[in-house]
Amino acid sequence: MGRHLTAGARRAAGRCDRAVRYRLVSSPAGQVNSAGRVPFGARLAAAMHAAGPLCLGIDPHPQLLADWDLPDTPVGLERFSMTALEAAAEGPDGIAVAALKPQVALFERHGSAGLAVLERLLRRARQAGVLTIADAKRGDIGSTMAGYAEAWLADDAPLAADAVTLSPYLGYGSLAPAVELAEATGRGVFILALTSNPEGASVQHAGAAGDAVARVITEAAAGDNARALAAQTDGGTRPALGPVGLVVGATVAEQASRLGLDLAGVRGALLAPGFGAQGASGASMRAGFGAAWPSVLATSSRAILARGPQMDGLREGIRAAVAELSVPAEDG
Ligand SMILES: O=C(O)c1cc(=O)[nH]c(=O)n1[C@@H]1O[C@H](COP(=O)(O)O)[C@@H](O)[C@H]1O
Repeated sequence: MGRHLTAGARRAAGRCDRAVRYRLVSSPAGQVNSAGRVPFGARLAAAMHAAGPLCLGIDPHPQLLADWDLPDTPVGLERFSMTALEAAAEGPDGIAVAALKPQVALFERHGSAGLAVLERLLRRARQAGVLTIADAKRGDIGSTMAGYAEAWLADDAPLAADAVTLSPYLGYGSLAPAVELAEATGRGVFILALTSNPEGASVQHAGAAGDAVARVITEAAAGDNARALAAQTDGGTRPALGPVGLVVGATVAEQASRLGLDLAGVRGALLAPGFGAQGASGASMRAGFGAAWPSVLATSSRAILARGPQMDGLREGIRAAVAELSVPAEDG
């Protein structure tokens, strides 16, 4: 951990003018957390600055494997995953996405051999300088939550990623072991707040008037980020994003203000699934997220992966998605 962007990403950062577009002008250089680590928020902000606010989801669905003419086996899974990584990490302009998000269940369904592929994918992404978000959606009582935290966020864990997705159904406070380990190791978490699926509303909108579950989660994340950011030294640049991000579906972002969610006030990244295959567009996301748009990391899986297996098709899918998300700030 604590690594800096690769030469490719630095070149991309020098070339593009996205600093103006996203107002997330932030270099990891000089920023450290209370444990002396470069914090995840600073690393993600730098990656979004360099490549644009796109996360490529690696979702090896059986149908996609078949469409790529690959077997639904660990061998097919490995080929699929490494091809997606190559498209994201080694574009003509260097690293082409801000992060990769492998969907853990689609590796787990292949058992231990699938998890071994995931380990290799996470390790190779780290070597290539690409941030990873393990989409595991974990959540448990505190004592065993520590086990999940160590599985995904400890330095020496075989499945260590830069961040992991978490489910707060057992209560926001039950996730504390993961929040604390993420902060200590310069990693991050993304906690489900408003999910992109229609069924999410029955839980996330529930609560006393003006006190929806999603609002409770959002305010708790804002509190953790305020504390973490206050403990960071910023090396002369303003710390941008704390270690606690939220998952806010691209398809439901406009519901946030109706529920009283202050997404911009979270001071954490907003992972927004639903861009592409679930129907959200760059324009609908900009409108839905409003003032919180500079913190949004849009994630897309099937819409881009369907362009494979040819490298040109995948890279063109990534390029088009980044272009759709990249408009001047005055239009955003
Ligand atoms: O946490 C997630 O990543 C997630 C949360 C959510 O609210 N909605 C959602 O679709 N996701 C994930 O985001 C990805 C969306 O994939 P596509 O619809 O193919 O782009 C899948 O891996 C989902 O599991």
